[in-house]
Amino acid sequence: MRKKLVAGNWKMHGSLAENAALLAAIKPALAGIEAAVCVPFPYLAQAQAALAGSSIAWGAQNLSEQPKGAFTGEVSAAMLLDFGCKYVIVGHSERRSLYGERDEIVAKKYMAAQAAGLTPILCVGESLQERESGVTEAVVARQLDAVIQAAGVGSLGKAVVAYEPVWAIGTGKTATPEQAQAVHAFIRGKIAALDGAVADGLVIQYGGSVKAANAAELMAQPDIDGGLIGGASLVADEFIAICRAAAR
Ligand SMILES: O=C[C@H](O)COP(=O)(O)O
Repeated sequence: MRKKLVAGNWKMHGSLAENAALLAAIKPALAGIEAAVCVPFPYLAQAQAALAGSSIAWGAQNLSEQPKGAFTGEVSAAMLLDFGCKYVIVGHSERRSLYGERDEIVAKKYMAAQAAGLTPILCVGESLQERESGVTEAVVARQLDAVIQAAGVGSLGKAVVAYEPVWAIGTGKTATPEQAQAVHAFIRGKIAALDGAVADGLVIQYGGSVKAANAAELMAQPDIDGGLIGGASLVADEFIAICRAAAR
Protein backbone atom coordinates (compact mmCIF):
# COMPACT_ATOMS: atom_id res chain seq x y z
CA MET A 1 0.00 0.00 0.00
CA ARG A 2 1.44 3.36 -1.03
CA LYS A 3 1.57 6.06 1.61
CA LYS A 4 0.39 9.47 0.49
CA LEU A 5 2.86 12.33 0.66
CA VAL A 6 2.04 16.01 0.60
CA ALA A 7 4.94 18.40 0.04
CA GLY A 8 4.84 22.17 0.19
CA ASN A 9 6.78 24.07 -2.43
CA TRP A 10 7.29 27.49 -0.94
CA LYS A 11 8.84 28.79 -4.18
CA MET A 12 10.50 32.21 -3.64
CA HIS A 13 8.39 33.20 -0.68
CA GLY A 14 9.01 33.64 3.02
CA SER A 15 11.13 35.49 5.54
CA LEU A 16 12.68 34.35 8.81
CA ALA A 17 9.72 35.74 10.73
CA GLU A 18 7.03 34.40 8.40
CA ASN A 19 8.64 30.98 8.21
CA ALA A 20 8.97 30.74 11.98
CA ALA A 21 5.24 31.33 12.40
CA LEU A 22 4.33 28.89 9.61
CA LEU A 23 6.63 26.13 10.86
CA ALA A 24 5.49 26.60 14.46
CA ALA A 25 1.87 26.17 13.34
CA ILE A 26 2.26 23.14 11.07
CA LYS A 27 4.65 21.12 13.23
CA PRO A 28 2.30 20.24 16.10
CA ALA A 29 -0.76 20.10 13.86
CA LEU A 30 0.84 17.46 11.63
CA ALA A 31 2.38 15.34 14.39
CA GLY A 32 2.49 11.76 13.14
CA ILE A 33 1.58 12.72 9.55
CA GLU A 34 4.35 12.36 6.98
CA ALA A 35 4.69 15.57 5.01
CA ALA A 36 7.45 17.78 3.64
CA VAL A 37 8.30 21.39 2.91
CA CYS A 38 10.66 22.45 0.13
CA VAL A 39 12.01 25.83 1.14
CA PRO A 40 14.33 28.43 -0.43
CA PHE A 41 18.02 27.60 0.11
CA PRO A 42 18.69 30.33 2.73
CA TYR A 43 15.97 28.91 4.96
CA LEU A 44 17.13 25.29 5.02
CA ALA A 45 18.88 25.74 8.34
CA GLN A 46 15.75 27.30 9.81
CA ALA A 47 13.59 24.43 8.56
CA GLN A 48 16.09 21.90 9.90
CA ALA A 49 16.16 23.51 13.33
CA ALA A 50 12.38 23.82 13.50
CA LEU A 51 11.42 20.41 12.12
CA ALA A 52 14.15 18.04 13.32
CA GLY A 53 12.56 15.13 15.14
CA SER A 54 9.11 15.78 13.67
CA SER A 55 7.21 13.85 11.01
CA ILE A 56 7.72 16.71 8.56
CA ALA A 57 10.73 16.38 6.29
CA TRP A 58 12.31 19.29 4.47
CA GLY A 59 14.06 19.80 1.20
CA ALA A 60 15.02 22.18 -1.56
CA GLN A 61 13.51 23.28 -4.85
CA ASN A 62 16.50 22.81 -7.12
CA LEU A 63 20.11 21.61 -7.13
CA SER A 64 23.13 21.61 -9.38
CA GLU A 65 23.87 18.63 -11.54
CA GLN A 66 27.55 19.20 -10.68
CA PRO A 67 29.11 17.79 -7.51
CA LYS A 68 31.32 20.82 -6.77
CA GLY A 69 33.51 23.41 -8.41
CA ALA A 70 33.50 26.81 -10.06
CA PHE A 71 29.76 27.12 -10.65
CA THR A 72 28.85 30.49 -9.20
CA GLY A 73 25.42 30.58 -7.63
CA GLU A 74 24.86 26.84 -7.72
CA VAL A 75 24.10 24.52 -4.80
CA SER A 76 25.15 20.87 -4.76
CA ALA A 77 23.36 17.77 -3.52
CA ALA A 78 26.00 17.33 -0.81
CA MET A 79 25.26 20.82 0.49
CA LEU A 80 21.57 19.97 0.75
CA LEU A 81 22.49 16.84 2.68
CA ASP A 82 24.53 18.97 5.08
CA PHE A 83 21.24 20.60 6.07
CA GLY A 84 19.40 17.33 6.53
CA CYS A 85 17.31 17.55 3.38
CA LYS A 86 15.37 14.46 2.39
CA TYR A 87 13.78 15.78 -0.81
CA VAL A 88 14.68 18.01 -3.70
CA ILE A 89 12.32 19.11 -6.46
CA VAL A 90 13.71 18.65 -9.97
CA GLY A 91 12.26 19.78 -13.27
CA HIS A 92 9.57 22.05 -11.88
CA SER A 93 7.81 23.72 -14.82
CA GLU A 94 8.99 27.13 -13.62
CA ARG A 95 12.60 25.90 -13.89
CA ARG A 96 11.88 24.35 -17.28
CA SER A 97 10.14 27.39 -18.75
CA LEU A 98 11.84 30.34 -17.01
CA TYR A 99 15.37 28.96 -16.66
CA GLY A 100 15.60 26.80 -19.75
CA GLU A 101 15.99 23.47 -17.98
CA ARG A 102 15.60 20.85 -20.66
CA ASP A 103 14.89 17.16 -20.15
CA GLU A 104 18.61 16.30 -20.30
CA ILE A 105 19.59 18.65 -17.50
CA VAL A 106 16.60 17.59 -15.42
CA ALA A 107 17.77 13.97 -15.76
CA LYS A 108 21.28 14.97 -14.64
CA LYS A 109 19.92 16.79 -11.61
CA TYR A 110 17.72 13.80 -10.78
CA MET A 111 20.75 11.53 -10.89
CA ALA A 112 22.89 13.92 -8.85
CA ALA A 113 20.19 13.98 -6.17
CA GLN A 114 19.90 10.20 -6.03
CA ALA A 115 23.65 9.67 -6.08
CA ALA A 116 23.83 11.75 -2.90
CA GLY A 117 20.96 9.90 -1.24
CA LEU A 118 18.31 12.60 -1.70
CA THR A 119 14.85 11.70 -2.99
CA PRO A 120 14.07 13.71 -6.11
CA ILE A 121 10.52 14.92 -6.64
CA LEU A 122 10.44 14.82 -10.44
CA CYS A 123 7.90 17.23 -11.92
CA VAL A 124 6.23 16.52 -15.22
CA GLY A 125 3.28 18.14 -16.93
CA GLU A 126 1.95 19.76 -20.06
CA SER A 127 1.22 23.36 -20.97
CA LEU A 128 -2.26 24.55 -21.90
CA GLN A 129 -1.33 24.61 -25.57
CA GLU A 130 -0.03 21.05 -25.35
CA ARG A 131 -3.22 19.86 -23.64
CA GLU A 132 -5.36 21.57 -26.22
CA SER A 133 -3.32 20.00 -29.02
CA GLY A 134 -3.91 16.56 -27.51
CA VAL A 135 -0.27 15.81 -26.72
CA THR A 136 -0.47 15.65 -22.91
CA GLU A 137 0.54 11.98 -22.74
CA ALA A 138 3.31 12.42 -25.29
CA VAL A 139 4.80 15.33 -23.30
CA VAL A 140 4.62 13.52 -19.98
CA ALA A 141 6.05 10.36 -21.56
CA ARG A 142 8.96 12.32 -23.04
CA GLN A 143 9.72 13.94 -19.67
CA LEU A 144 9.64 10.55 -17.92
CA ASP A 145 11.65 8.84 -20.64
CA ALA A 146 14.49 11.33 -20.24
CA VAL A 147 14.96 10.12 -16.69
CA ILE A 148 14.26 6.45 -17.39
CA GLN A 149 16.80 6.38 -20.21
CA ALA A 150 19.45 8.14 -18.15
CA ALA A 151 18.93 6.49 -14.78
CA GLY A 152 16.88 3.34 -15.47
CA VAL A 153 13.30 2.58 -14.50
CA GLY A 154 14.50 1.13 -11.18
CA SER A 155 15.62 4.61 -10.13
CA LEU A 156 11.94 5.53 -9.80
CA GLY A 157 11.87 3.21 -6.79
CA LYS A 158 13.73 5.98 -4.98
CA ALA A 159 11.89 8.97 -6.36
CA VAL A 160 8.57 10.75 -6.23
CA VAL A 161 6.85 11.94 -9.40
CA ALA A 162 4.69 15.06 -9.35
CA TYR A 163 2.21 15.56 -12.17
CA GLU A 164 1.65 19.29 -12.51
CA PRO A 165 -0.32 20.52 -15.48
CA VAL A 166 1.28 23.90 -16.15
CA TRP A 167 -2.11 25.51 -16.84
CA ALA A 168 -3.22 24.66 -13.29
CA ILE A 169 -0.21 26.11 -11.47
CA GLY A 170 -1.00 29.25 -9.51
CA THR A 171 -4.01 29.92 -11.72
CA GLY A 172 -6.77 28.75 -9.42
CA LYS A 173 -7.70 26.37 -12.26
CA THR A 174 -7.34 22.87 -10.81
CA ALA A 175 -7.46 19.83 -13.03
CA THR A 176 -10.65 17.96 -12.27
CA PRO A 177 -10.06 14.82 -10.22
CA GLU A 178 -10.90 12.82 -13.37
CA GLN A 179 -8.45 14.76 -15.55
CA ALA A 180 -5.69 14.34 -12.97
CA GLN A 181 -6.47 10.67 -12.37
CA ALA A 182 -6.32 9.96 -16.11
CA VAL A 183 -2.77 11.30 -16.38
CA HIS A 184 -1.69 9.64 -13.13
CA ALA A 185 -3.00 6.32 -14.42
CA PHE A 186 -1.14 6.89 -17.68
CA ILE A 187 2.10 7.53 -15.78
CA ARG A 188 1.68 4.46 -13.62
CA GLY A 189 0.73 2.33 -16.62
CA LYS A 190 3.73 3.48 -18.60
CA ILE A 191 6.06 2.57 -15.76
CA ALA A 192 4.21 -0.69 -15.06
CA ALA A 193 4.95 -1.77 -18.62
CA LEU A 194 8.63 -1.62 -17.67
CA ASP A 195 8.54 -2.66 -14.02
CA GLY A 196 5.34 -3.55 -12.20
CA ALA A 197 6.76 -3.41 -8.69
CA VAL A 198 8.27 0.03 -9.21
CA ALA A 199 4.98 1.30 -10.64
CA ASP A 200 2.99 -0.11 -7.70
CA GLY A 201 5.22 1.55 -5.14
CA LEU A 202 5.65 4.89 -6.92
CA VAL A 203 4.20 7.92 -5.17
CA ILE A 204 2.67 10.19 -7.84
CA GLN A 205 1.69 13.58 -6.46
CA TYR A 206 -0.69 16.00 -8.11
CA GLY A 207 0.16 19.68 -8.16
CA GLY A 208 -1.71 22.72 -9.44
CA SER A 209 -4.02 24.93 -7.37
CA VAL A 210 -4.60 22.29 -4.69
CA LYS A 211 -6.42 23.82 -1.72
CA ALA A 212 -8.15 22.57 1.38
CA ALA A 213 -11.43 22.82 -0.51
CA ASN A 214 -10.48 20.45 -3.35
CA ALA A 215 -7.87 18.22 -1.68
CA ALA A 216 -10.15 15.42 -0.46
CA GLU A 217 -11.64 14.81 -3.89
CA LEU A 218 -8.24 14.75 -5.56
CA MET A 219 -6.69 12.51 -2.90
CA ALA A 220 -9.55 10.03 -3.24
CA GLN A 221 -8.44 9.13 -6.77
CA PRO A 222 -6.76 5.73 -6.91
CA ASP A 223 -3.53 6.90 -8.57
CA ILE A 224 -3.14 10.23 -6.76
CA ASP A 225 -0.76 9.67 -3.88
CA GLY A 226 -0.50 13.13 -2.41
CA GLY A 227 0.21 16.61 -3.61
CA LEU A 228 2.88 19.16 -4.40
CA ILE A 229 1.41 22.35 -3.05
CA GLY A 230 2.46 25.87 -3.97
CA GLY A 231 0.42 28.83 -2.76
CA ALA A 232 -1.65 26.92 -0.23
CA SER A 233 1.49 25.60 1.48
CA LEU A 234 2.20 29.13 2.72
CA VAL A 235 -1.05 29.27 4.66
CA ALA A 236 -0.82 27.08 7.76
CA ASP A 237 -4.51 26.14 7.98
CA GLU A 238 -4.68 25.30 4.28
CA PHE A 239 -1.53 23.16 4.32
CA ILE A 240 -2.61 21.35 7.48
CA ALA A 241 -6.04 20.60 6.00
CA ILE A 242 -4.52 19.29 2.75
CA CYS A 243 -2.07 17.04 4.63
CA ARG A 244 -4.89 15.73 6.81
CA ALA A 245 -7.09 15.07 3.78
CA ALA A 246 -4.29 13.02 2.23
CA ALA A 247 -3.66 11.09 5.43
CA ARG A 248 -7.30 10.04 5.78
O1 LIG B 1 5.00 23.03 -7.01
C1 LIG B 1 3.85 23.42 -6.85
C2 LIG B 1 3.02 23.80 -7.98
O2 LIG B 1 3.69 24.60 -8.88
C3 LIG B 1 1.62 24.21 -7.66
O3 LIG B 1 1.53 25.56 -7.31
P1 LIG B 1 0.11 26.11 -6.83
O4 LIG B 1 -0.37 25.17 -5.77
O5 LIG B 1 0.39 27.48 -6.32
O6 LIG B 1 -0.78 26.09 -8.04
